Amino acid sequence: MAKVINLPEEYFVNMLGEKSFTQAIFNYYPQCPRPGHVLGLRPHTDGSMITINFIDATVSGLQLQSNGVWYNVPIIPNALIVNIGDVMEILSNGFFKSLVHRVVTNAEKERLSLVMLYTLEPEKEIEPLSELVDDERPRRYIKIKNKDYIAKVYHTYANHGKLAIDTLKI
Ligand SMILES: O=C(O)CCC(=O)C(=O)O
Ligand SMILES: [Fe+2]
Repeated sequence: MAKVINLPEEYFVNMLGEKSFTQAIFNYYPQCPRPGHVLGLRPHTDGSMITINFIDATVSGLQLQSNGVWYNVPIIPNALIVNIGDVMEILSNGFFKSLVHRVVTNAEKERLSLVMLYTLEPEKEIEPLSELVDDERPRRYIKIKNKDYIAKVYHTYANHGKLAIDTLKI
């Protein structure tokens, strides 16, 4: 990904450093008698830099939004899904976009996913990389401390707010 935006190949890996913050989340979605009315997870973007998702091999449910349309993520046994998170969108000054996704429920089957959220150190400031800001591409996001951003993401989700990343846009 770094190479795509003319940065050294190891740029983001080095940036993660030793004190980077990784969360492992198991999501369990029980059977739901009214899947048309109940979502497993409401539409959101991840507050991570990058997310690796190991989805259930037997039950689908994850959907991605593109141009207002929801698409099912197909099940490919043992494949890992790599999602771009908000921090990558901010660092890349909007070159990479974090994707809106949600999880629908299923009337017959329960579902599991294991999600790894990789991000920077909690105390680190996140802002567009200076290498990617110039007169042609002015800075598009304000600066925020990573731990404050993570708190914002959970707060906006819990309160049905708009996407946290939208509140940083200039
Ligand atoms: O269950 C899934 O496949 C997606 C979970 C998810 O989007 C998340 O934990 O942020
Ligand atoms: Fe997610």
